[in-house]
Amino acid sequence: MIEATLCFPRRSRTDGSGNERTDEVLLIEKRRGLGEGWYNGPGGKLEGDETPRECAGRETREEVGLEIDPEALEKAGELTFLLDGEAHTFCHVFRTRSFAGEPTASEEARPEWVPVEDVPYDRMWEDDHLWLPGVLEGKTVVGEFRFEGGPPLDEAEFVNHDLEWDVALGTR
Ligand SMILES: CNc1ncnc2c1ncn2[C@@H]1O[C@H](COP(=O)(O)OP(=O)(O)OP(=O)(O)O)[C@@H](O)[C@H]1O
Repeated sequence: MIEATLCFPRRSRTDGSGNERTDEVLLIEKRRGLGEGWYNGPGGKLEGDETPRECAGRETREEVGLEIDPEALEKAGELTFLLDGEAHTFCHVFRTRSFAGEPTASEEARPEWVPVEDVPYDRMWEDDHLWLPGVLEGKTVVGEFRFEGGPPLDEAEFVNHDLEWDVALGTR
């Protein structure tokens, strides 16, 4: 089974007049590999003996150039993706308001700050609209999502899911 991460950097922006506050999340448009052409958070597979939060920090730096202290990441979810009845990917989800730098595009990803109200769920993995809104509201989630008819996972059909909210997650 693949162990992977997703990282959702957040910021609040005030417009020129100082009246309108917009809450935003940094998404990427994935330019290659699994989920190519879709929006997601920065993230990817664990390497060597790194911890999930180290992986989330490294992937965010590699994909969009933001510097993130792994300890500043808040664990928000644990998602299991099953393909044809077998565990395919276990994904650790993190969020943070603490980072340095400005997002820049890489070969793998084009970053975009998106108002939390306008997340393009119709251009994301089909399961995302089920768990990402809650994660962006500050909840924690554990979920299982079943896909059939792959591989690859991104060509399989999303069949069903189980979700549990407000779960106490480990410190990994
Ligand atoms: C099924 N529903 C899903 N919903 C939301 N996100 C999903 C996902 N399934 C996989 N993901 C994420 O997609 C990234 C792919 O990992 P990623 O290492 O970029 O894969 P890719 O094939 O491009 O490999 P390399 O770039 O060669 O490492 C990784 O963050 C992983 O958590």
